[in-house]
Amino acid sequence: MTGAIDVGGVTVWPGWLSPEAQIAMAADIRAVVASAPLYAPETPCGRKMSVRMTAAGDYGWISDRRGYRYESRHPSGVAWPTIPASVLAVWEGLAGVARAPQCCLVNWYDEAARMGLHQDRDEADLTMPVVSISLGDDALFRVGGVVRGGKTQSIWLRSGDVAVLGGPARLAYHGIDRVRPGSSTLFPRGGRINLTLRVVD
Ligand SMILES: O=C(O)CCC(=O)C(=O)O
Ligand SMILES: [Fe+2]
Repeated sequence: MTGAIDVGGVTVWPGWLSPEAQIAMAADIRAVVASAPLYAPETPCGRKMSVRMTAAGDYGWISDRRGYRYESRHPSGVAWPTIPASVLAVWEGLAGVARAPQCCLVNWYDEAARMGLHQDRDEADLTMPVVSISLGDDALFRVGGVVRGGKTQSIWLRSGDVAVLGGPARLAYHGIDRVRPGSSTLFPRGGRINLTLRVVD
């Protein structure tokens, strides 16, 4: 692991997870996905999101025609699986707050997936950080300010990197412009997983 990098107030920890830790976490996430399958969410205006999603923890973040919100069940009706200990350990190492995360949102990116600039603002206590873990293919992460339309900075997030959105950057606009197919061998068929840990209520 090298030192932290500041990207528009977001702290990025390159290589926070060793290759062995990434393999163990990928297996833990495979188990999460086996009990709470990935699905393609719709935006409130009816477009399919390009990422596929699921979650672990007390809450999962949901987007559908009714809007954005946290729900205590997967769209199929099953309870979300618990957050794996390997993932909780990252929060404990970097979040710097006493509370535990209540949601681990799982985003799956294939080579065509992206995520538009947005703020994470559906959580009740915005003094709690969001901790974001990258696994698999590299992703071009863009960070702006707390108002839409300002200047942005970009960084390639690699497998094992962790980003913390906290303090003044908790409401920074951010998104994924694209992934670099074939840049990691963590997942046999390629792709990227991002995990975001959040305190919800
Ligand atoms: O995939 C990423 O690195 C970011 C994901 C994200 O911003 C989110 O799930 O809110
Ligand atoms: Fe986000």
